[in-house]
Amino acid sequence: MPSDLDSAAITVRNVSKNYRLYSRPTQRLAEALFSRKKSYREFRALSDISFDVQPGETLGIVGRNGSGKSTLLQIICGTLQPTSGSTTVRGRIAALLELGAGFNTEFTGRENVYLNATILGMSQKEIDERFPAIEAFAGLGDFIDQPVKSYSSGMFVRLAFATAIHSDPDVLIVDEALAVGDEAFQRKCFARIEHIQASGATVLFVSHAPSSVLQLCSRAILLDDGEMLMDGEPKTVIGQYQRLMNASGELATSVREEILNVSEPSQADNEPAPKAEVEHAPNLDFFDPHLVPQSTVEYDTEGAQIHDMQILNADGQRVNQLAMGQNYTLSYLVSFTEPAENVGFGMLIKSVGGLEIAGATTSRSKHRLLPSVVSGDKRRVRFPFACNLVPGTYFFNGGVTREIDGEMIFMHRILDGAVFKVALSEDVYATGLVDILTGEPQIDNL
Ligand SMILES: Nc1ncnc2c1ncn2[C@@H]1O[C@H](COP(=O)(O)OP(=O)(O)OP(=O)(O)O)[C@@H](O)[C@H]1O
Repeated sequence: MPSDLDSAAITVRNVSKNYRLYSRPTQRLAEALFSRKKSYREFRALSDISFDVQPGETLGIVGRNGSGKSTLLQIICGTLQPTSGSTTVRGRIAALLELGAGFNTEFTGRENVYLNATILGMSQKEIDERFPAIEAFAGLGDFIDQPVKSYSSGMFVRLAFATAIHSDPDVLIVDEALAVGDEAFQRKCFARIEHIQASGATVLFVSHAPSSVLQLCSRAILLDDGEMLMDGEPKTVIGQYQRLMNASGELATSVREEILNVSEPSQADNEPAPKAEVEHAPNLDFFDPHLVPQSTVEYDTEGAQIHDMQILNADGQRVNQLAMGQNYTLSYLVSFTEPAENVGFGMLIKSVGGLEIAGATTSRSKHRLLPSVVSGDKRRVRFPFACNLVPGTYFFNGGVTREIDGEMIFMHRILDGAVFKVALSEDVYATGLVDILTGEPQIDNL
């Protein structure tokens, strides 16, 4: 720990934050003026949070609304004092936390870039050099010389982002909720954040979007009710975050407890694999019994349970070492414990990084839905697929949905329920994740 502390880009030590909640605003004033006796109650927004972020790491912070993410970021940036505990940040920090912080609405866009970039620690010369890039990135055209008060909130965000991400920070802190620009602008921001990462900077990234965290972060923490429930690999943390988001009331409390008790690797990994009702013997040449998912997350059941997820080859044998170009079937069993109508089934293949590569669902169109099931029903679901994936490791998700009042509701979901590897073969040309070639590349002598 001490050596990490010496080298860490960000340290957060036992940080707690209490807010004072007054039942009437005038009470705050009365207390300040006349030092009346305490007329507020304390609300704990953060409870004893500790973690380090190493240089070059990108840490994602996820959590439900009100879980304490913004409070934590503001404390790390130094714009808010913790009630107890401490934080340190090494190097130049650029933070995008609050719209308009560091901007003067009477000034033009150009003047604000200079003002804001100075606050971010850039010298006049640096700003002069980078202004054309900032201006081009923000893409405001002639508006750059108009007062910022005439900007739409989207224009404002573009300028603030453009300035911050051109400041070559050692530590970049971004609240993605502010990235309200259009999709093209968001892609540009991501590309720039990736560039900042590649330059070795440390990035702290708050997001509600699992895909952004999976795409950008090397590690993630899950906050809930001011407590840090988890610190680990993004895919595992996001899985638990989504589970928490899908739970409500008492269920959320028990999910929360479970998450707190789960240490990585997840409990599911230590439990024996669910017993398969195997008519499918494994093909031991292409089945490695040690290849089991380390990151399985099971959602709570809402009337159905998925088990026995497996991959079968064309002969119906169970495999987990797949060959490129061959056909396989993903198969799982669903046991229903409640009657349900308009039931759909789905699957999704994800990369190790959590990227969603391909999926299929029967719930897209009404005629493919199972009209009704009763408690005690079982269904075996099969998705035939072609393995057009490049060599690597992949995971399967499975999901069962029902329709209630015209709305599709999950009855059960398993994330990373099965893992498989696509073997390396010598004649592979494909790069990326999916092999799209229909033949060998041709190189003609002209
Ligand atoms: N100035 C304040 N005074 C009192 N309570 C506050 C104050 N700021 C935040 N809180 C409370 O502290 C808790 C954490 O708020 P915070 O804004 O950090 O959460 P968040 O995770 O960023 O939420 P969101 O995702 O909705 O932005 C919330 O319950 C919020 O109501």
